[in-house]
Amino acid sequence: MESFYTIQGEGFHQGRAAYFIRLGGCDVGCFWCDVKESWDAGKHPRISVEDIVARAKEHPGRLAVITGGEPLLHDLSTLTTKLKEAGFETNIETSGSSPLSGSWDWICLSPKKFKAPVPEMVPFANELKVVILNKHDFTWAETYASQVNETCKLYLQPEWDKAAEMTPLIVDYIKAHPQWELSLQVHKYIDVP
Ligand SMILES: C[S@@+](CC[C@H](N)C(=O)[O-])C[C@H]1O[C@@H](n2cnc3c(N)ncnc32)[C@H](O)[C@@H]1O
Ligand SMILES: Nc1nc2[nH]cc(C(=O)O)c2c(=O)[nH]1
Ligand code: SF4
Ligand SMILES: [Mg+2]
Repeated sequence: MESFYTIQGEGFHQGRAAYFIRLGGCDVGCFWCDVKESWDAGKHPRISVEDIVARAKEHPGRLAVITGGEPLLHDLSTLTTKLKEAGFETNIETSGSSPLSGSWDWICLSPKKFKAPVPEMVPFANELKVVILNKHDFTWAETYASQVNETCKLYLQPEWDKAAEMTPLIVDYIKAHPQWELSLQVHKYIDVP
């Protein structure tokens, strides 16, 4: 769909320069999704892996973040292999709702109630990042926290339009459950892509 060089605004790698590769297509349908224009893959141009990697190499950073849409609707083996050959660290942002493919340095799993993760991929998550829209989402977050690897980092991220209401509840929750950390969508506060 698009690619852009910016800073990672969320989660463990927040603050790092990163080349984002946003792939078209999503079959999850979160009603609060902040990139609904990504859902229909047919509305976006097809670009070869070689061209994606060549464009990424125009920038000095060597962290690539594959996102979407739901990137795991695509077989990501070739893309990640070529990015690694070019010296990139490969990170993915995924709902985990389709089978895992690709070669990853970091997997950020953000499970969605609308299409739950495939159970086989959950233990591979390096980071669990749950969007909090309402109080029940804390229960949803704990359901996945109990399934990830013990080294997996745990983040709660307020849904953007509900952030004023939910962030204080998240802060209280983290104070009571300190295994969790806060993830804010910093790029939106500083108005970068
Ligand atoms: C647009 S999604 C694309 C990757 C993948 N489909 C997923 O959901 O993880 C990228 C990240 O943004 C988060 N996100 C999407 N809409 C959001 C919103 N309105 N508020 C907060 N986070 C949001 C997702 O949970 C995910 O962690
Ligand atoms: N700066 C910035 N950081 C991000 N982290 C995850 C994003 C995503 O949409 O996957 C994202 C994004 O869209 N922009
Ligand atoms: S899974 Fe990700 S891209 Fe798909 S609708 Fe949900 S937040 Fe948006
Ligand atoms: Mg985003």
